[in-house]
Amino acid sequence: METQKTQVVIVGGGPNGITLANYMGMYGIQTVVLEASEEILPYPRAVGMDDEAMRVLQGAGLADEAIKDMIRNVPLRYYNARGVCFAEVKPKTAQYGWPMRNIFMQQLTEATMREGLQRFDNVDLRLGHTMESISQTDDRVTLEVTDNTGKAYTLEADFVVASDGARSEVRKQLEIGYTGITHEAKWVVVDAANDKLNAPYTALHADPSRPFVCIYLPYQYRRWEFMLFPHENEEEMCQEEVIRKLIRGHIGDDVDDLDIVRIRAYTHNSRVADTFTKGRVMLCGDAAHITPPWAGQGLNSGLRDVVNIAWKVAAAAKGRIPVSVLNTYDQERRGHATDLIALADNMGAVLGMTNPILAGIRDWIFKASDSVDNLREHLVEFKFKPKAHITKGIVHHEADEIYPDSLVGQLFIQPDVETADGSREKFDEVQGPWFSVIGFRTNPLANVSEENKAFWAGLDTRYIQVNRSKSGFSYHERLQAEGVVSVEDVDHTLEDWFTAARDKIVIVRPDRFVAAICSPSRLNEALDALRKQLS
Ligand SMILES: O=C(O)CCc1cccc(O)c1
Repeated sequence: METQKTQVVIVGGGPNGITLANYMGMYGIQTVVLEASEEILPYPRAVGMDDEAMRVLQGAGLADEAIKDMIRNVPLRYYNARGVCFAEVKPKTAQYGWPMRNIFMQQLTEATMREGLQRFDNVDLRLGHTMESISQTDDRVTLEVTDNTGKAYTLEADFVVASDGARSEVRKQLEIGYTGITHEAKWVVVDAANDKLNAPYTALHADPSRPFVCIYLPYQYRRWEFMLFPHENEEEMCQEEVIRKLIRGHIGDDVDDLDIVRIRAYTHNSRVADTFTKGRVMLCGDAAHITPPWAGQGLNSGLRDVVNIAWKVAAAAKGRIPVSVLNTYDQERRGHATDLIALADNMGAVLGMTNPILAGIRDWIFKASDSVDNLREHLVEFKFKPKAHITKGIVHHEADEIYPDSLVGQLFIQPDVETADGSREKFDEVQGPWFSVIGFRTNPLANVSEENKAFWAGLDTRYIQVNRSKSGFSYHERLQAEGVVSVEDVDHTLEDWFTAARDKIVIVRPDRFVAAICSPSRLNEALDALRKQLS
C-alpha cells in the first residue's frame, strides 16, 4: 500500500478545518485535508459569526470576502411568555475590529473558505477521502485512508488536527471521553426561502406553550426552530404541513409564500472532550466541544480553537518550538469552551421553560431587572458572554498582577492605525502572522538582548512603535529605527488601552492574545520568560 508523508493532516473539511487549512497555507506548512463528503452541504447550519470569529477569518485572509455574504450587526431580541420583547442585544462597539453579531449562510462562507485555499500550493484538500484509522508514536501520526475510488493508502504526518465533528472518529479511536449531556427536548429546525417577514433580527421566544426561535438570514431566508414536547412524534412534527401550521400561527397567511428548504429534528448536546490534545493530535470544534445554540457560540468557539492551534502547529512543524507546547492548547481553550457551554445551558433552561407559572415568575424577574441600569447595559452590550482569559499557558504574568483584572491573557484590541505611507489599516495587518512586541511611544527593540533578538527572530517577531496621533511631527521626524515598524494611533484607542494597562510595552501572540505587559526596562525579563515556555 502506498505511504505518503506530509507535515499536517486535518481530518474534516468543515468551516473549522478549512479555516485552519488556510492558516497552514499562509504559514507554508505542507497540509492534507481529508473530507469524507464530495460536496459542501447546500443549506445553512451555523448562522452566527461574532467579532472574534471574523478576526480569525481576517488572520487567514478570508474576512473581507466572507463578510460580503453576511448581514452585519443583527440585533438579538428576547420575547417573554406574552410575546413582549423584554431585552434587545444590539452591541455597537467593534473593539476587535469587526461588528459583534453577524449572520451568515454556512454554505456560502464555506465556499469562500475553500476558494481561499486556491492561493496555496502547499494545501491539498481531498474530497471523498475517509480516515479509517489513526495511531501515533512519539514522532509521527499514521492514518489509514480510503480515497474517493475506494483505494486505500497510508498517510504519515507530524501533526493531526481533528475537526471531524461531534461524532469524531479521531476522538473515538484515541479513546478520549466526551463528557456531558444530551438534552431531553428535541427541536425541529426549519429553513425557509422567500421570506418577507419584517423582522430583521434574531428572536428568541420564551413562550411556554412552545418555545421557538426565529432568525433573519441573508438572501431572504429565515430559520424557524420549534421545541417539541415529549409526547409529540418527531417524524409527524417534521411533515411540511405541520411546520406550515406552526409558522402560520406566527405570520398568518404569509406562510403560503415561503419555500420550505429544509426540516430537521435536532437534539441539543452539551459535551466537552476530556482532553483537547493527545500527543501530536489535537481536537478542534465540535470534535472537542458541542454546545446548545442559545449563546450563538458553536462555530465561534471552534474558530477560537483554530487560531490557538494554527500558530502552535505551524511553529512546531517548522521545528521552532517543541511538541510539548501543543499541550497548552488544552490548557488555554478547554476552560473557556466549557464556560460558554454552561452559559448556553443556563440560557436554554431559562428561555425554554414550559411550565407557565415558572415562566411567569421568570418574566416578572426580568421586568423588575429592567430598572437596574447596569443589568440592562450588561444585556444590551452582550457583556454576559464570558471572555477568554488565559491564565495558564503561553503568557507571562508579572508577580504583582491580579489575574481577574489583568489584560494579560485577554484578547488584544484591534483599532485602525495609520501606516508610514499614510494608509489606514486594521492593526492586526501590521502585526502580521506571528508574535509582535509593541511599544507605545517607545522603541520596543531598544532594550532587547542579543539572545532574545535571535530567538524571537526565529519566530518572525515584529517590533512596532505606536505614535500618538496628531503629535505635530512628520513621519521623518518620528521613529525610524532599524527593524521597527512605526504606526499612528489615529483614533487614540491604543493610547486608552496602554493607559489602562499602565505600562508601555505589550507582547501580542499570533492569535492576538496578550502574552505580557511590561515596562521597557522589564521587556527582556518578559521575553526570557516566554522564550522559556516556548523552548
Ligand atoms: O444569535 C445568537 O446569539 C443566538 C442564536 C441562537 C439561539 C437559539 C437557537 C439558535 O439556532 C440560534
